[in-house]
Amino acid sequence: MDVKIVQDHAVYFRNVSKVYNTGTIALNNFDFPVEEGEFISFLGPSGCGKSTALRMVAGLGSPTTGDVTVFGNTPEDLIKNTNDIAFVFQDANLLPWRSVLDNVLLPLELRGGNKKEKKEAAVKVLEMVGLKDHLTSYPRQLSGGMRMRVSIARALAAKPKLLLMDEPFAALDEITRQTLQMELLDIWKKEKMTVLFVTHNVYEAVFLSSKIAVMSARPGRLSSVIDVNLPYPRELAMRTDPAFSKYVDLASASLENHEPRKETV
Ligand SMILES: Nc1ncnc2c1ncn2[C@@H]1O[C@H](COP(=O)(O)OP(=O)(O)OP(=O)(O)O)[C@@H](O)[C@H]1O
Repeated sequence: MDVKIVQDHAVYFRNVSKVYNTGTIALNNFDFPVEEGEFISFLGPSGCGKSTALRMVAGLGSPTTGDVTVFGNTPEDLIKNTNDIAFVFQDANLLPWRSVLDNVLLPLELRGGNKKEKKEAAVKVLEMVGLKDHLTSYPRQLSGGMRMRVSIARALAAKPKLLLMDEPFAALDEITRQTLQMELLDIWKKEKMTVLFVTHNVYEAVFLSSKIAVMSARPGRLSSVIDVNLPYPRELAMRTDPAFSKYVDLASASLENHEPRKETV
């Protein structure tokens, strides 16, 4: 099957509702377009359907009503036929018996093609995440932050156009988290990807995102959309800037607010 870019939206949630067979309404009328090149955070309390929404974009579960498209195609078609979508989870999910390089090569091996080129691509992304001196290390020899870097490198190796990240830094200490946030923004800009990023953390959402989709729980729906008009590249010092604090206040207030609206500062 030919997969074509048939519209400019990277992702489109159209009136999506998801009811699990337990009767839980995880998402209710979730309507949200994502333009190409954006860095979007899904911010909301536990259980508001953030992961459910993200998983649908990866073709892991489908809406009960409504639909989700990725570059105008169904997620299933893109996953089956292209390397356009990559997923990073909270847990690095590395294979313990494979070296760092072999873990990153794994998704490339599943696609066939030229071995030498694949190895070059894997080494290149490992360099990008600062692990070129650890190609032959095994996951047990790495810190939590390094394992997450491998996981990100593995996702980037096939040059995805859309990177899905489900609380990737939640288990890391604050310093490592901040370093990886900076590195992620660098990679996002360099590779011109679209990123959908799930987080509970208001500071993380404001620091990273061009736009924040604030969600409310029971049933999960879009509460507000915040355009974060802070310039890139974003430096750590920006966190003490009054403009940054304003967005943090706005996002925190939106978490309490259940009326759908468009927010500006
Ligand atoms: N496979 C499933 N079967 C039944 N219910 C589910 C399933 N997956 C999620 N749920 C329920 O759907 C709701 C939304 O879950 P989801 O994991 O999408 O929320 P979340 O916002 O990502 O939460 P968290 O921040 O805690 O990870 C929750 O009430 C959850 O218990």
